[in-house]
Amino acid sequence: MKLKKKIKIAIDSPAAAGAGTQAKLISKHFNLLYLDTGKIYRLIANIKLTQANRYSHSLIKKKMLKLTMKDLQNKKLLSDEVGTMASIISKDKKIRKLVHAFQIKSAYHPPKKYNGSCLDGRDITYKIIPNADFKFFITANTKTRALRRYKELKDLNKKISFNEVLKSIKNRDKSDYNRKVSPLMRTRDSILINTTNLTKRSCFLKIKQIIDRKLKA
Ligand SMILES: Nc1ncnc2c1ncn2[C@@H]1O[C@H](COP(=O)(O)OP(=O)(O)OP(=O)(O)O)[C@@H](O)[C@H]1O
Ligand SMILES: Nc1ccn([C@H]2C[C@H](O)[C@@H](COP(=O)(O)O)O2)c(=O)n1
Repeated sequence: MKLKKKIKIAIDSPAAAGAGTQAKLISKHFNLLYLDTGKIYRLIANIKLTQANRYSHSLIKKKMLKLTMKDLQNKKLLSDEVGTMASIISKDKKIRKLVHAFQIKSAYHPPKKYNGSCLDGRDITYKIIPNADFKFFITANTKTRALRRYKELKDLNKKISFNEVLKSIKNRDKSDYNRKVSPLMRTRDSILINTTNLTKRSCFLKIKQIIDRKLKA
């Protein structure tokens, strides 16, 4: 499918709300480059956790200059420990500046074969792609998100209890919503999608319908 013009989709969401699932489905359907920006912060968090002595802004700067999409596919980045550390290091203004260029390049200059780009994260709708053609704020209630993340971690054979996951999700919400630098928020122009009582498929159809309508208008 080829679109008349290239499009940019921006999605913000709290942890485990299903944003990545929807971003992947939408990107596949409309042939968009997909970037899970949380994975960049997770990659940096993993460096902090595994190479604490070497961790510095200059090391991260070097890593960001060489960053590829493949680097973000590392399964180690999926753990709760890495997610929690990502939430901590992402409060650092300097770190946010270092990850900016890769996100801008993906959003505004995706490879020619794509019809555009779709990015998800915490500050995408107002900081990274303020002029996005479509903006969504995807959420779900805390317990539902914790249960989904718990099941996901169990499938990855991680040793963690539901209560630990719930606590971690609550802490991450607190940290992501309340930080001073680029906090998670729903912008006035973002369409709210609450996935709590919706299947993955029905969420996808809802978002697709919104995009189709505007593209046809
Ligand atoms: N509508 C849904 N119904 C049931 N399960 C869902 C739904 N959407 C997503 N999930 C599941 O919930 C888990 C979290 O989803 P996903 O990774 O898409 O969230 P996310 O918002 O991208 O999380 P994060 O930002 O923390 O990476 C996954 O295991 C996914 O399969
Ligand atoms: N645009 C973004 C994306 C992510 N973060 C931080 C805050 C999150 O808690 C953490 C992990 O993200 P996830 O993989 O759960 O989407 O990374 C951010 O500050 N800005």
